Amino acid sequence: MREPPSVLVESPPAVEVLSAHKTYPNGTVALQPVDLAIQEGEFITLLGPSGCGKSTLLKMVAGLLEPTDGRLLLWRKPVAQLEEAGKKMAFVFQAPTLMPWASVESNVRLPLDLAGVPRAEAAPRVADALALVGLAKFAKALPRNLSGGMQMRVSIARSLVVQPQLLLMDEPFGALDEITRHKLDSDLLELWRSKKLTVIFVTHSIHEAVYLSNKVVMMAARPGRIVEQVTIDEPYPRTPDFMVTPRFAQYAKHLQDSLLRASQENDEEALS
Ligand SMILES: Nc1ncnc2c1ncn2[C@@H]1O[C@H](COP(=O)(O)OP(=O)(O)OP(=O)(O)O)[C@@H](O)[C@H]1O
Repeated sequence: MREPPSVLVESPPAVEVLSAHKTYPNGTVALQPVDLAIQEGEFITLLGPSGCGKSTLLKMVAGLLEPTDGRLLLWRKPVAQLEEAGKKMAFVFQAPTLMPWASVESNVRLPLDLAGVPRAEAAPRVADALALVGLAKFAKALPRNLSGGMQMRVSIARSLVVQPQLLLMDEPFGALDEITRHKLDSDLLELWRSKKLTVIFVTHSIHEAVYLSNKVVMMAARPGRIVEQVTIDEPYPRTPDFMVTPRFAQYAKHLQDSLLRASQENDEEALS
């Protein structure tokens, strides 16, 4: 019998981590087997004490690190076959890592230059990416003439220029002052919504995690593992006003207790 036409085929998860674990060649067990599914369009934050494997997990999703065992799938394909699924990913690191001698627009164009995209085709994409991060007027500037927050915007524009569906961000705003960080957090949420991105975001900040995410994945160290997943059941768009609500405080308290437990286990195991 044929299926009734009303049955909807669910879209596959954007990211699946299937019993993936990582032991570095020196024997450090950075991650015990991790299972995690991220749906398309989610904003997920990885939170946890230093050394719990957040960066390791993110780099495995990016295909920058091989798991010791287990699998990682993006739209049901191995990471290396992502483009066959018609998808792209981009990685934003903590430091903006810009070429100091090159203009802002040349920095943003770099991934397109590396992919051999002709200049005429690249130019409007670079302009669009700069406009998205509010730097249209700074295309000709050199990085050293920009503030730290603006340099990070250039780095984000450079990731957006490839038109990714998946954005991986490893503590991108960790080195910025609080006001700049709040502004970039708000702008990132707007980008995420308007571009329908799937985002995995690493942070040490409980407040940033609650403000941004659909779901916070809490990790613990020695060895690194996932200990809790907390859904932040709060509608978007979120404004900074959310941060002064009792609900925000409840989420932050819950995560703070969880982080404390994760860190104490850490310390106890380090002492034993
Ligand atoms: N290349 C490497 N070789 C050996 N051990 C490593 C390597 N990279 C990371 N580690 C170790 O693996 C564990 C997890 O590191 P990772 O950087 O993933 O943690 P993290 O949660 O991102 O830490 P942080 O919050 O401090 O950035 C740590 O004990 C770290 O010292």
